[in-house]
Order: sequence, then C-alpha cells, then structure tokens
Amino acid sequence: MTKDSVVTFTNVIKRYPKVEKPVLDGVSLSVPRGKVTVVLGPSGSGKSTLLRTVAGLEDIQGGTISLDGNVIASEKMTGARRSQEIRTRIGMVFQSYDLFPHKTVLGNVMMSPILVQKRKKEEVREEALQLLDRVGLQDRANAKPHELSGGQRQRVAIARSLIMHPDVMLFDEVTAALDPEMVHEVLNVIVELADLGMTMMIVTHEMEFARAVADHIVLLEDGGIVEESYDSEAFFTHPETERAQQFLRTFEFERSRSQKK
Ligand SMILES: Nc1ncnc2c1ncn2[C@@H]1O[C@H](COP(=O)(O)OP(=O)(O)OP(=O)(O)O)[C@@H](O)[C@H]1O
Repeated sequence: MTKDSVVTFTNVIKRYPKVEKPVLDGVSLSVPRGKVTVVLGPSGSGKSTLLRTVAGLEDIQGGTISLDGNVIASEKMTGARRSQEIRTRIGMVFQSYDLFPHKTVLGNVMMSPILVQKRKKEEVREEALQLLDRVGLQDRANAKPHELSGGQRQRVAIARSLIMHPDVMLFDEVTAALDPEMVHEVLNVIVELADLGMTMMIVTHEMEFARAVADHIVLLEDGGIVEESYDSEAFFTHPETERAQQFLRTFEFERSRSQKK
C-alpha cells in the first residue's frame, strides 16, 4: 500500500454462490487520496461488484480491502460485521436513488448524521442547507422526493452521502437511469467534488466524462485489471493493451449505433 492510498485492494477474490468462476479474480489496486479513480470495462466485468465490496454490500472470499491502512474486508471479516463507523466513512450513490419518500429533501439529508453520528440537529440543518446549495437544490429543501426530477433526486443522494464526511465516495452508474438532459447536472456536481479534492471511485459509461474527470483509470475485464493508467488522455488516445484498444473500439461502435437510433 502506498501512503497516499485511501482504499487498497490486495488480491481480492469475490465469488457468488453457485458461480464457478470468481467475479473478482485476485484484484490488487490502490485508490489514491484526493483523486478520481474511474473503473471502466465491458458489461459483466465486475465493476459494480468491485464498488460493492468496498461499501460492505458484498463479502469477499480472498485477499483484503483496507481503508486508510485498516483492513475492512477479508475472508474472515465480512461486511455484515463491519462497524457502523466504517460504513459511514464510505459514501455510495447508485443508479437508483433510494431516498425516503415521506421525508423532505432536507429531512433525507439530515437523517443519518442525527441518527448515526448523534450530531446536533441545528448544526446538521445548517450543513445540510449548505450542501443542498452546493448541489444546486437549496430552493427544493422542503420538497418531497416524488416532486423532483431524476437528476435532482440523484443530487439529493449525493448531498446525503457528503454530509457524513466520507473518506471516499463511490459512484455506480449514477446517470444511467436519467434522461439525457439531466445527466450533465449530476456529472457537474461530481466534477466540482473532484475539484475540491474528494477521493472517488466512479463506474460510468459516460466516456467523455470519464476522460475529463479521471486521474486514474482502471480497465477491468473478466474480474481482472487489464490496464491501469494515471494519464487519462494517454489512455483514451493511446491505450497500451490490445484489450483496452478493443474496449474503446467496441464502446465507440455501441455509441455510434445508439446515436443513429
Ligand atoms: N448476486 C449475484 N449473484 C450471482 N452472480 C452475480 C450477482 N451479481 C452479479 N453477478 C455476476 O457477476 C458478474 C459481474 O457483475 P457486475 O454487475 O459486477 O458487472 P459490471 O461490470 O458492473 O456490469 P454492468 O456494466 O453490466 O453493470 C456478472 O457476470 C454478473 O452476472
């Protein structure tokens, strides 16, 4: 592990029950502090699983995952046994926003710091309003989730994670379910977080966004890393491995096909 690695995977093996081949097959990876790590790869290569193992949503069957040098997952130390404290140090936003429908936007953002961290309500309210401002939603503080667009809901989900002051934010295809016009408002929030120095792991199919925001690119295939680059421009213009070239060609093909539709 390097000193500046927030999350470190060492020979991580993940198997799903009744699936013969491991979905993560000995992954070793360092996620650098204050940087954006973008995980790319074909469908089924294990990207979501990789994020879910960090978040404690999946147990691993070999190797270790460390957060700031402390092991948070191993074969013996399963997600279910992780402490609440460790969970709050990892923020995760998914494709589907799971906001509480009966609470307001502000109520959703304020809930975890009060319940889990036992912070004072007034202080939490102030910070929640600041965060809603940061994601462009202060004027929607009293709205209910069903009154918001998908892009707005996703931004509430981001604010709700940020208020826990996580060491790392994980984003799994957060724009995949959004109408195209809402994609940018969500990606812009993530770009601003990158500028503020938030450590992030991002899975996305938005290649222009990946190219712009990534400090570190990881290409997964069949549960293994086939290329890793700390130079996003170089990765997209001169991918080193044949597999990376193949991935980008396939991606371009899929994109031009979907644009013609
Ligand atoms: N709960 C599960 N049980 C069994 N197999 C699973 C489970 N979840 C995922 N898999 C399998 O693990 C592999 C990796 O899935 P994963 O969702 O991590 O891939 P991905 O790279 O994120 O794919 P996509 O880009 O399509 O979302 C796939 O073959 C998938 O079918």
